[in-house]
Amino acid sequence: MSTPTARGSRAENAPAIQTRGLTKRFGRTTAVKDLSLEVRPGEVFGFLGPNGAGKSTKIRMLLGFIRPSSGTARVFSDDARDVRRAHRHLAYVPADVALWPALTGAEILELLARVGPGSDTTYRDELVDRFELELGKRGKAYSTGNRQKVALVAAFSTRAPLLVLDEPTSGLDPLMEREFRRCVAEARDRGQTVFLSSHQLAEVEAVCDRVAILRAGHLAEVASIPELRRLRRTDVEVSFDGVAPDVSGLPGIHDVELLDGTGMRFSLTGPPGPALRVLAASDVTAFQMREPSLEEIFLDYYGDAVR
Ligand SMILES: Nc1ncnc2c1ncn2[C@@H]1O[C@H](COP(=O)(O)OP(=O)(O)OP(=O)(O)O)[C@@H](O)[C@H]1O
Repeated sequence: MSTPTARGSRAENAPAIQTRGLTKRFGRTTAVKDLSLEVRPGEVFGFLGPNGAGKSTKIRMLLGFIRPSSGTARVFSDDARDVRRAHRHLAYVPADVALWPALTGAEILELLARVGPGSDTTYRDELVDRFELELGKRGKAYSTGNRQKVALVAAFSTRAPLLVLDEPTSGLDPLMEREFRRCVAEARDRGQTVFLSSHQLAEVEAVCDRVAILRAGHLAEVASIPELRRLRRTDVEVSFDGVAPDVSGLPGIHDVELLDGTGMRFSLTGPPGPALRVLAASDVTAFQMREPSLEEIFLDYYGDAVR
């Protein structure tokens, strides 16, 4: 089977995903509110939010499972409601993978390869080995993690330009999660776009180019991970001889804490210049800056409720 790369294959170079004013109401609940978002072709895009933020509802609209109350969702410029056209561009791994109970893993992979936009069977065989998938078992006999592996192998071996992955590693052990990250990197190298909804923040941090953070149905932020870090605080720890540098009151400096007379700690938002000038004028013996992890950034947005 031929294996065209996804890069450049969409003539018009349209956004892989584009939503404009996308809204979904369920009775009195507005699950997604006025969501406008663009995912560029070839990027790995993380979609984050606490339980009930509206992630699944957005994905269900994108896949044409439910219709928006208002607004539009497009997949490579095809309206998501036109399922026949939109699904030519995508492969999907749901959070809760259901397989045909009487078919074996091998039969399921064959079936899935035939419904998508073409599958690289050599790569698929390699992934079966890498994910240590037993293909002789029937669908009903697979564990949750193994069902997820079947769906992931099928999705990663398609040549669909867009992979929509909803919580794809919740059932995988750490070794398999590492394989998953490799697969995402390989998909990006082939020019495929990956839309990854996940609660595994370390995973999103490791693989995504940009992330959207969803709060109560609307977008709280869309940024690259370095941009998110810059928006947030950086923790600084300094050791010094003599008089403590006086950084309190400088713009962007918070939570100054003196430690045992020769050290201090503070957090910094925005440009570090003013603090560095004060430190440069003191006898600093050690200096350490620590950027927040995506988990800390996420907790800053939502508080401990998401732990
Ligand atoms: N079919 C439905 N009928 C009524 N309310 C719904 C329906 N589907 C979702 N909701 C509500 O819409 C909101 C968003 O739900 P959604 O499942 O999209 O969140 P989520 O971000 O995917 O959460 P999780 O991380 O828990 O999967 C919630 O308040 C949910 O109760």
